[in-house]
Amino acid sequence: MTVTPVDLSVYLVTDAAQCEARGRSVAETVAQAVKGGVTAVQIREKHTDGGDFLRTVTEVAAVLPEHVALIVNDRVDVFLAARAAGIRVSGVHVGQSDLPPSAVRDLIGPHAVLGLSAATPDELRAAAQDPAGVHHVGIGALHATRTKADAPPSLGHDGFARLARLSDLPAVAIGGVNPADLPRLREAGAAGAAVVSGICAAQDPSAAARAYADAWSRVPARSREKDLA
Ligand SMILES: Cc1ncc(COP(=O)(O)OP(=O)(O)O)c(N)n1
Ligand SMILES: Cc1nc(C(=O)O)sc1CCOP(=O)(O)O
Ligand SMILES: [Mg+2]
Repeated sequence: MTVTPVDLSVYLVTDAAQCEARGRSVAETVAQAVKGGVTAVQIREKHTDGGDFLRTVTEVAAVLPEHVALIVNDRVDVFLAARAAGIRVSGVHVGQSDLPPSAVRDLIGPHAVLGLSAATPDELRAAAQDPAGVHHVGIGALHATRTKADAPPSLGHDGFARLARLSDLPAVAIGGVNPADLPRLREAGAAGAAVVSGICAAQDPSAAARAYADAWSRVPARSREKDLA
């Protein structure tokens, strides 16, 4: 697999309802968050039809600088439609109940980013050994979250660190992640933190993103983190 390196350190996962509750579109929220230091964006639309999902991806792509990865949650069809329309999309994130990584890889091709959720040692092992070439794993839930009703049980920092140590792939933490969590996550070897409400529901997404980016940069990169990036 030859995937362009992706900076997952401050990884914004969008939620349209949270953005709209603050009077902003997803694209407006992303544009502000990128100014604050978001390094990767995942568009996650659990209750939107394909056309609206594609529209949101298109609007977000238009405001994203080249160096910020744009990842589509779940919907390989939306990723493919966006790419076919000439929109710069980087890849897809799927979970254990979505299309299997091998099917996704066959569809998205060798150069696209493929993220996979993994919350147990078995899932991490399978992800690393999958011939589909999983690029990174999302490990959660770090803390309880109100954003995803069916999130896995909370791991806490010790649980996350134990799983991150077992992972041969770059691992991002997700679920109730606050800026104060980032130094400890980075020390545990995380490649980054995935955040929904901490940025989408913030009054000022740029300031919120900056708080995550500053907290991340307070701790130097571990050598293993660099190896995995
Ligand atoms: C970075 C990252 N990690 C985990 C998830 C969760 O994915 P999944 O388990 O498929 O759940 P949904 O997001 O589809 O509800 C994620 N989206 N991103
Ligand atoms: C999309 C998602 N996946 C999770 C997992 O644990 O796999 S938790 C989650 C939602 C995270 O939202 P917030 O940052 O608002 O807590
Ligand atoms: Mg999913």
